Amino acid sequence: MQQLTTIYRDILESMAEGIIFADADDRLTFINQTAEEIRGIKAENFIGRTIFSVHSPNSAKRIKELLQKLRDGSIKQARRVIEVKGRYFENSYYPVSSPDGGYLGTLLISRDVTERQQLQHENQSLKQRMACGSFGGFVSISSSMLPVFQTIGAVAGLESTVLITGESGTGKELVAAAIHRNSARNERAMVTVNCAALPEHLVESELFGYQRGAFTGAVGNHRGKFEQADKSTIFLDEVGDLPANAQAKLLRVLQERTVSRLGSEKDIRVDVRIIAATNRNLQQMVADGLFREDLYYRLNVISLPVPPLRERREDILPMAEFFLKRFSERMERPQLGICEATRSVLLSYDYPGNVRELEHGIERAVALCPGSCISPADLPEQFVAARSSGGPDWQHPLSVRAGDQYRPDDAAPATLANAREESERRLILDALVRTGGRKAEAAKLLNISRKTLWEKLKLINQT
Ligand SMILES: Nc1ncnc2c1ncn2[C@@H]1O[C@H](COP(=O)(O)OP(=O)(O)OP(=O)(O)O)[C@@H](O)[C@H]1O
Repeated sequence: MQQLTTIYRDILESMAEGIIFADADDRLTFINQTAEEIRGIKAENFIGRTIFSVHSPNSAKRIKELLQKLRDGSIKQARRVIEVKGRYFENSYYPVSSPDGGYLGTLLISRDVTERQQLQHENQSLKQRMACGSFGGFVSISSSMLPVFQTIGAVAGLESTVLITGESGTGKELVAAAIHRNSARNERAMVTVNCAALPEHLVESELFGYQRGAFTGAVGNHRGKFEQADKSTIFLDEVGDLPANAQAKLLRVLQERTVSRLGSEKDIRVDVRIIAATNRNLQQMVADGLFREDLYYRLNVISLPVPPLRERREDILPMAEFFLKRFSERMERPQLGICEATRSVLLSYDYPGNVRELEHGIERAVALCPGSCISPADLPEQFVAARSSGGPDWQHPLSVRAGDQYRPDDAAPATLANAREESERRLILDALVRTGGRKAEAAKLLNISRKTLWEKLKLINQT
């Protein structure tokens, strides 16, 4: 028996968790090494004293009440997180009983949960920043954007080259601006170059500059974008559109951090952080021999993919509201609302042009809307057309396409029957949206049978 007790002691001693045991009189009978380290105490000085002596006077009263509840069985266990010298510990209290149910004491286990706690804080603050749209002008509540925000936070302070990928209009330039704004280079403005918009014969002179007389018309010296971005960030948008000779020159800048102007042999040192973006598949372009492989690897040090809007539909309505406010203000209109039917149209469109398309759509609607609430008729034609032609799609979490085709009277039902029907339809759609299209769950939510839901859906699909 004695041997067994010694083994248990050794086990408890060697545990990475802090273990403290207080007997039925609240006296400490065991404190392991980890608990000593966590609390900065020596066990020998505390054994025999009450458990309250290892707590601050402020928490002693609370612990006393807690132990009483564990003793009388009104709670089965208790858990709380405490901070000790910048680290977080989760303290769990468990009552220990004898086989006949008598109270033997309380076991206190302390686990180091600092990493978990930090991640939770980080996640919470990111979510808050995202939810209130204050992450550098970003609006997003979608969890698929979390990795984007996390990467922005993680790479902003570095000097590494970043390659932002994603379809056109997803917000790549906004991402680049957020990285720059959060970097040590933010005192100088980021220099943006749209590589696709530069005529081929001007790419090199624009990027690297020219010396007087370098070509006909070069009447003075010209600093290129790289020189202009010295001590700052250069954003190479649509980098996949760079012609081959400019790709070779860009590679040289990345390797040597120097540029030479057209018509000059002199190397000029530049201290530039490079962020590039593309909506092209650069890897495929490399495979097709259209983009230099060595340049691709130099650019793709940290890759940051931005998801298309259709893959983060939760963002559609918050963004629509954001743009609505922005354009109402700009056009000096009283704040407009979004009609219910318009919300459904907005949610069911696929946005091949991503956020930019939504933004322009709302801008147009604000300009054209005759009333106080944007109706589907104010939206670009393709938004509504896609909806009318689309078949039922209950499977998509936020698609409310099926049967909810736009009718001009959606916003203002003319009769009581219409109103009842409309509001029933909205409730059903809402339930399907909430349950990700799962009919059984939707029926439960609506407190109707699955059969009734089926029948109502059939009717909706016929309208
Ligand atoms: N999360 C967002 N919140 C608010 N506005 C956004 C968001 N994402 C994009 N936008 C807006 O959408 C428009 C398009 O964004 P941006 O120009 O950054 O896209 P892009 O991916 O760089 O497009 P392209 O590939 O065509 O250059 C901009 O007006 C931008 O302000």
